[in-house]
Amino acid sequence: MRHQELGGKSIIIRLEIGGDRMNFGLVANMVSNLGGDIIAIDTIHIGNGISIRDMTVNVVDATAIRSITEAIEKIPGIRVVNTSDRTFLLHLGGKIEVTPKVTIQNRDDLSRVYTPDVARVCEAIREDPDKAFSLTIKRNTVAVISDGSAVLGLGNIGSRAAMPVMEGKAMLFKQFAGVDAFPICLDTTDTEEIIRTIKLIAPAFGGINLEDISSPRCFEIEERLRAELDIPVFHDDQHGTAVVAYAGLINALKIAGKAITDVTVVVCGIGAAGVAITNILLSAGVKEVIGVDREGILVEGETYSNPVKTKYASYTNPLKRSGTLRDALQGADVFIGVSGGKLLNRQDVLGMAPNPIVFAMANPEPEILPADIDDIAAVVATGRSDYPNQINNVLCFPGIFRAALDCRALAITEEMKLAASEAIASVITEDKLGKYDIVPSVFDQSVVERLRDRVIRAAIAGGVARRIPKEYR
Ligand SMILES: NC(=O)c1ccc[n+]([C@@H]2O[C@H](COP(=O)([O-])OP(=O)(O)OC[C@H]3O[C@@H](n4cnc5c(N)ncnc54)[C@H](O)[C@@H]3O)[C@@H](O)[C@H]2O)c1
Ligand SMILES: O=C(O)C[C@H](O)C(=O)O
Ligand SMILES: [Mg+2]
Repeated sequence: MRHQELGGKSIIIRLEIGGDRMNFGLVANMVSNLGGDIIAIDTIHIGNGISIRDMTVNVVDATAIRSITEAIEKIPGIRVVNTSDRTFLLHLGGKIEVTPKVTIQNRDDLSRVYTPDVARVCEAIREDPDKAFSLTIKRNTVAVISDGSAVLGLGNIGSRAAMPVMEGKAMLFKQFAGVDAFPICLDTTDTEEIIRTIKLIAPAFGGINLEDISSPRCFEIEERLRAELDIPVFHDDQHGTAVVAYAGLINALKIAGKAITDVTVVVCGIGAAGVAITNILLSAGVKEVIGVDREGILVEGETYSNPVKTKYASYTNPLKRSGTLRDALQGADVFIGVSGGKLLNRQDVLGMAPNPIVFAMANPEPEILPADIDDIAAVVATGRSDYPNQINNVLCFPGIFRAALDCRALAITEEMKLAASEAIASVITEDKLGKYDIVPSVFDQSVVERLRDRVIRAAIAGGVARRIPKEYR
């Protein structure tokens, strides 16, 4: 198994090698014995009896980095100059930048993009505010906004620490769907402050992608902003995740040979993602969804400290089952985890119905590793890019916003989300479908194309499109 698949990382070790040539065979053996894999050696400098070389090594975990560097230093004639983690190198100075579309070559250009001529454009927008869509970045720009309170599965790590994820989302928006996205991390977790701030900055944007805001505040924030703004507001951890999970389930059920109306689904982690996944599955025809959180199975009649869970219990778990996660899984067909790492074990899955489907979607560490249950599950999926079947909201948010921006949608509706799931699932045709191929790769360009098409059609049919793109007129 590749080390990357074990959640490993890649490091570059810069070596100064003196005297005779280094015995690479010896070093490679030693690195391999200590849990590393040399994937490249680059010569940086040779001269004066020494050479400087960068050795790129894949390692299983951080402890391997230490043992490898210590062992190398013990080899006579070799000195470790420094060690750099390639992931950190990639983040130096941030991952995105703003680039002008035209170059200002002379004073004439200057007076057009800036004063005095820009004033005429401002006046035009003052007279007709809708012109902001054609004459400013609003047409193609989405704000990716977090308060840093539920970042991946890392919890409340704060607004500064959340930035790398939001920058990453902005990269994905651009690369996969040509959407310009701007990462914004707010230094508050106060619901009213967040709502007010987003309303105040909304004029610049054609859409708001809320990200990694913890439950239950995320529900009120999204609901209020949807009511008060005339651009789509979409909490990605709720709806992006739900759209992709449902898309994955459509295809996983074909492998397991089960019908959506017959299956019992256990959703673990009744937060932002868990509530939205449940809602989309219920509207898609699932009859029995059992929710499990820290308190165990959520049952109607109980009052939970989090009112979202009390409400959730009132419309799920129709047979009023109670107990632990393992109890919930007895005889269940599908497990969907959007909770935390490593809380499921093989024994739990063995108790499920034949041909179980397991979506362990917590990030960065899934509820269970695919290798632990691959032999007993019909389908296993995670949220990560280093395993097969990546059920991650990245399959949805670029394309759904591409569609919403292109038809200037007032909102992203339930019908648009269902259309998005069907579009994603439809990319996997019968000949492509397999245990390890239930959802398309994020690099499959037809995902965004299909999503755009199906979602624009749903927006037009639902009356939320303010602009009908040429090809739909
Ligand atoms: N794959 C994806 O596309 C995707 C998308 C969104 C979220 N996620 C992941 O799902 C998880 C939840 O995200 P969220 O935005 O819904 O967060 P959230 O904070 O809104 O909800 C998490 C819920 O999980 C529950 N939980 C945590 N540990 C638990 C445990 N040991 N047992 C039972 N319940 C537990 C919490 O009580 C909470 O209700 C995170 O790990 C996140 O990275 C993955
Ligand atoms: O960021 C991701 O990889 C998916 C999701 O938005 C999450 O919060 O885990
Ligand atoms: Mg997220």
